[in-house]
Amino acid sequence: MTATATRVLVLNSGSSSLKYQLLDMHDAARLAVGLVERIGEETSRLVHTPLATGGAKRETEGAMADHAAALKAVAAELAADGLGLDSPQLAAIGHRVVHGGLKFTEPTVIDDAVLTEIERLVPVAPLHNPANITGIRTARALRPDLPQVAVFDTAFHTTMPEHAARYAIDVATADAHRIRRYGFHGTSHAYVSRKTAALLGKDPSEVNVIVLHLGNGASASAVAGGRCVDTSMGLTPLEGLVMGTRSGDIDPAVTFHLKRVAGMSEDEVDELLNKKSGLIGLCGDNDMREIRRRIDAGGEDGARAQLAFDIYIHRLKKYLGAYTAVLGRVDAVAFTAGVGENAAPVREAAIAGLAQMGMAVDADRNAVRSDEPRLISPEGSRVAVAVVPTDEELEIAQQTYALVSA
Ligand SMILES: Nc1ncnc2c1ncn2[C@@H]1O[C@H](COP(=O)(O)OP(=O)(O)O)[C@@H](O)[C@H]1O
Ligand SMILES: CC(=O)OP(=O)(O)O
Ligand SMILES: [Mg+2]
Repeated sequence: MTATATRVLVLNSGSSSLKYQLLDMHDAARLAVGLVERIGEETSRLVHTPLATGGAKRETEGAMADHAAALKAVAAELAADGLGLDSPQLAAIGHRVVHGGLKFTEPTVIDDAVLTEIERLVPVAPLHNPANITGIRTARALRPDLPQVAVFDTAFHTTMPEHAARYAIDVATADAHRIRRYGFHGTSHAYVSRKTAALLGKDPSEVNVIVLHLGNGASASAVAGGRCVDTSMGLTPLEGLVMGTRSGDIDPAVTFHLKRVAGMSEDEVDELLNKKSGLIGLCGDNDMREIRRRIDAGGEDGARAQLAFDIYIHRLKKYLGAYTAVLGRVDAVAFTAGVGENAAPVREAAIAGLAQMGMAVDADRNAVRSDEPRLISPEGSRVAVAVVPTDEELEIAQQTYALVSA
C-alpha cells in the first residue's frame, strides 16, 4: 500500500444484488455509489452515481448472468469516471460476508484458507455466502496485489451469552454440527446501536438499545452497553422476524409435515420458507410501499395486504416485548434499513399500545423524512424511539481501512 492509497471499495453482495461504494478514508467521502439489481435474471439493472465528479446518475440495463459479470460492469463504470480498480490510490477492497461461523469475530484479510472457510459455511447461508465468494474471487482476479478484507455479519453477535446462542436441543448433536444461533446484519446492528447512543448524547457503554433492522431481510437485536446479548436470526438468516420473502419463526414441525404429508422435497421446503414466504407469501408483494398502496386502495385486495401487514407487526411487537424482558431496562428502540427508515406506518403500528413499556411515537415527528438520525418519541418519553439510518458500507470501509493501514 502506498502512502497516498486512502481509498476503499466496498462490495455488499446480496443473493441477487450487488451494492457498492468507493470511499476516500482520508475524510470518509463517498466518491461513487451504486447498485446492480436482478442479477441472474433476463435483464439486470446497474445504477451508478459518480459523486466525485458531480456527474449525473447513470442507468444501464442488460443481462448479467452472475455476480462476476455484475462486478466487471461496475469496474467499467468506475473506470469511465477515472476511478478504476487499477488506481494506485485504492488501498483495499472490503467485502460484506454474511456467515463467518464462530471462527471470524473480527474483520479479516482474505487468503486462500479464509476463502475455504467461507465456502464451508455455504450450507448455512445459501442465499448469501455464494454471492460473497464470487465477489471476492472476481475482485481478486481484477487486483491480485490488493488486500481484500472480509467483514462478517455474524461478528457483532459473537458476544451473545450461551443461554441466548444455544438452541435447546441435544448438546452433543448441536456441538458436532456447530448448530447454534449466530445472528446476522451485525455490521448494521453495531453501527446503529452506536449512532443511537450518540443521538442520546451518551457513550454506547451507558445505554441499552433494541435495534430493528427492517430491510428485505429483517432482524432485531438487544444491545446492552454496546454488546449484543440477543438477536432474532439464528443458524441461518431464516429465523426471527417476518421478512420480505422469509417466514421467520415457525414451528420446525411444519417442515416435517410438508415433507411427510404434503410430499415436498427438502429443496422445495427450503425454497418455500426462504423465497416464497414472509410478506410475498402472505400477500404476493414483498415491497412495503406496494403493500401500503394496496391497503390504502382498500377492498378485498387491501384486506389481504392488511393481514400480511398485521402479521409483520405482530411479530415485531413480540420481539420488542421479549427484548425488553431480556434487557431489563431499555433506553432506546432504533428503526433502521429500507422499511425501518422509510415506512412511518410500520413504526407507528409496531409501537402502538406499548405505553406500559414506556414506548410511544409522536405522529408529527414520525412523519418527518430525513437522512439524519432522529427521535420520533414524544418529549420526555421513558424510552427514546428513533429512526437511525444504517450505513453498512461506511462501517465496512472503516473496518477495512483500519485493518490495512494499521
Ligand atoms: N419509501 C419506502 N417506504 C416503505 N418501504 C420502503 C421504502 N423504500 C424502501 N422500502 C422497503 O425497503 C426494502 C429494502 O430494504 P433494504 O434495507 O434496502 O433491503 P436489502 O438490503 O435487504 O436489500 C424494500 O423491499 C421495501 O420494502
Ligand atoms: C443476512 C441477511 O438477511 O441479509 P439481507 O438482508 O441482505 O438479505
Ligand atoms: Mg441489507
